[in-house]
Amino acid sequence: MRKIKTSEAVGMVLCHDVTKIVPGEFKGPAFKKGHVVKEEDVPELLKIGKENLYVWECDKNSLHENDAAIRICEAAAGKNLFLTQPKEGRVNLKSAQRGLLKINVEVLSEINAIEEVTLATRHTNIAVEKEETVAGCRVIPLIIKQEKVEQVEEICAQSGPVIEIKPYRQLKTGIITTGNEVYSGRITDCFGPMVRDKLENIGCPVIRHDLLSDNSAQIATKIKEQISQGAEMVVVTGGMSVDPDDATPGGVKQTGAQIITYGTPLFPGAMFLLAYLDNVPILGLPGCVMYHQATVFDIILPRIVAGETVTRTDITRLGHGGLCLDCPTCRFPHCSFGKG
Ligand SMILES: Nc1nc2c(c(=O)[nH]1)N[C@H]1C(S)=C(S)[C@@H](COP(=O)(O)OP(=O)(O)OC[C@H]3O[C@@H](n4cnc5c(N)ncnc54)[C@H](O)[C@@H]3O)O[C@H]1N2
Ligand code: MOO
Repeated sequence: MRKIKTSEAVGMVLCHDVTKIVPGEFKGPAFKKGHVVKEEDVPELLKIGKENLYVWECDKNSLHENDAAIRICEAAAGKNLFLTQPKEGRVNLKSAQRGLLKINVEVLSEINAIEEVTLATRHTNIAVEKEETVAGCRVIPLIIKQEKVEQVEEICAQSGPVIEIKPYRQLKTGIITTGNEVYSGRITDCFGPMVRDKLENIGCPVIRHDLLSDNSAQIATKIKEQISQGAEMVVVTGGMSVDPDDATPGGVKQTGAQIITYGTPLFPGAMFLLAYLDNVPILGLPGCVMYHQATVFDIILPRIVAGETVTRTDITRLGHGGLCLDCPTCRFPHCSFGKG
């Protein structure tokens, strides 16, 4: 900290608030600690009676908190993000388009292990809309050693993007609704329209929607038929649990698809099945997906549509945070459900 003439302070950083008082009108900081003095501030400061100021010695080895936060965000950000203007030393990263938020959690911890650096994000693998805030960064002191920011930049240069948004693909999708009660017309299909809405909302056109009875062989044939007709993803609804009429898992198996999982540590969604047939994802959706607002489908679908190949390990990790509390007013995605 050093004393400097106000007339010579342009570009310098204030290390205290400068208070202005106009009787009956205003009392408060006209300039805040950390403010970088601009040419036009000089007459204003002189009017408040400040001919001298205390400023930080900002040498070539130091950075102002605003510049540090900008550089850290720029280093950590991958595709489809933009930075906000610094506010009280904090810079946010926002999504430039909707998609799947990916965070390299290990590298994020490495960055936060550097003292005086803080970078906070939302959970990895969540679906975000355009212009949502996904991360925030600030350094702790007003002036930080440049080498700390360079350390962050080095880590990011080696690791690749720490934060990015993977855009969604427009996967042509086939829906197969199973259930004797629906096929026979005994009840109206509620599952198909609900799945169609979610698919269309994420940008996947539904190219086929077939109704079938609970018959594994027919389900297998229909899945293969939809794929041969151009389906890049197949979603089969119902018949996923333990009743004698539950034929969907057997039907998917009969196609010869590789079963990634039948059973997922997410409630609602435990009876979910995921398989791949020649890279085409096949999703078996249990009845709960039709009933609850947020389920396994909302967790897995964005990942598949963003081009991820979901593995058994991805599935088993979902247990942590996999329990939905079924709140009277659902706040998903702003809750812990599916953030494993
Ligand atoms: N003893 C056990 N019972 C259940 C288990 C279990 O492990 N042991 N699992 C439960 C879980 S978890 C789920 S989820 C449900 C439902 O699973 P399913 O996928 O087998 O559902 P369905 O039997 O096909 O149907 C249940 C219910 O939903 C109605 N439904 C189904 N599809 C449609 C449709 N397209 N439109 C309208 N309504 C539909 C159906 O008529 C039934 O009422 O199983 C638990 N039970
Ligand atoms: O697949 Mo079921 O949720 O757990 O209702």
